[in-house]
Amino acid sequence: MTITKIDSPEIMMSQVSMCYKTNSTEVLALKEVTVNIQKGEFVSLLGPSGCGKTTLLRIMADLLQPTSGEITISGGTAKEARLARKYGIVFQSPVLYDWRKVKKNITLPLEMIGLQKEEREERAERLLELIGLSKFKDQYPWQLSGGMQQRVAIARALAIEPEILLMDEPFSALDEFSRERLNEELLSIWSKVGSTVVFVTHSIPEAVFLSDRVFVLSPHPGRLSKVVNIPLPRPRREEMRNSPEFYQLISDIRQSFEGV
Ligand SMILES: Nc1ncnc2c1ncn2[C@@H]1O[C@H](COP(=O)(O)OP(=O)(O)OP(=O)(O)O)[C@@H](O)[C@H]1O
Repeated sequence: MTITKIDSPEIMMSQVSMCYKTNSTEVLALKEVTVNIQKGEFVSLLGPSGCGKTTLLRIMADLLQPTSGEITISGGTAKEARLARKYGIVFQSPVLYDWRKVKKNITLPLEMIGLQKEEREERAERLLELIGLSKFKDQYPWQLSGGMQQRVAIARALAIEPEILLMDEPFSALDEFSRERLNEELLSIWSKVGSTVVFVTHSIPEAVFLSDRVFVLSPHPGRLSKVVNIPLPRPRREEMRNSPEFYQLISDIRQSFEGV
């Protein structure tokens, strides 16, 4: 008898709903969203403004409790995953400490977990190399461009070697050139660290270029309307953006928004 081992997904969300309540209003931000994400997968949450992407990401990160539904991370609760430091989180604008030099920003979470200085330095140097900013390690964040700051924020999120990297529109404030270059850099980093990545965006080309699967959300209330597989080969290079397959996937996804 052959036994086929099927790994259970690293992130499982079942029938998750989120209703924000204030004194006078209720906003149903997510309605019965079910997603399964495999270990090492790169997925994007794609949808128009207000469809609940950030809400979903924050629930995954245990920064927000859903009104109903279940969430399991590596077989345990999201809280257990957070306490076990399984998450690295990158926000829309890089949250860096202006009074600490670049390298010191990256070593900060390592100080917090009590890692020895030698190990901290070694990891930071490795990450600086990975993000191509070794030469800037003794600069302050405010001396860097927006794109460089976001690379530092990514390195800092990766410093604790997270199993899961959650990224909330990390490149949306950047110009098109920097954004496309950072897309490629992010894939190169991901291929080396192997974390599971959940990436929030409202750019269809960005989601297609980066992902193994794109989770399309529709608004009011936020629902998972479609899951699109992206069978483009890896490694993905800039030239791929001009391929007919790339355009076809963009067009397929765009059609799923029509009438929303
Ligand atoms: N703290 C809150 N209190 C009340 N309503 C909220 C709160 N946070 C989000 N919402 C509402 O929930 C819905 C989903 O918001 P969310 O920020 O998750 O969407 P999003 O898809 O990430 O949007 P964007 O792309 O603009 O960042 C929106 O209607 C928003 O107004």
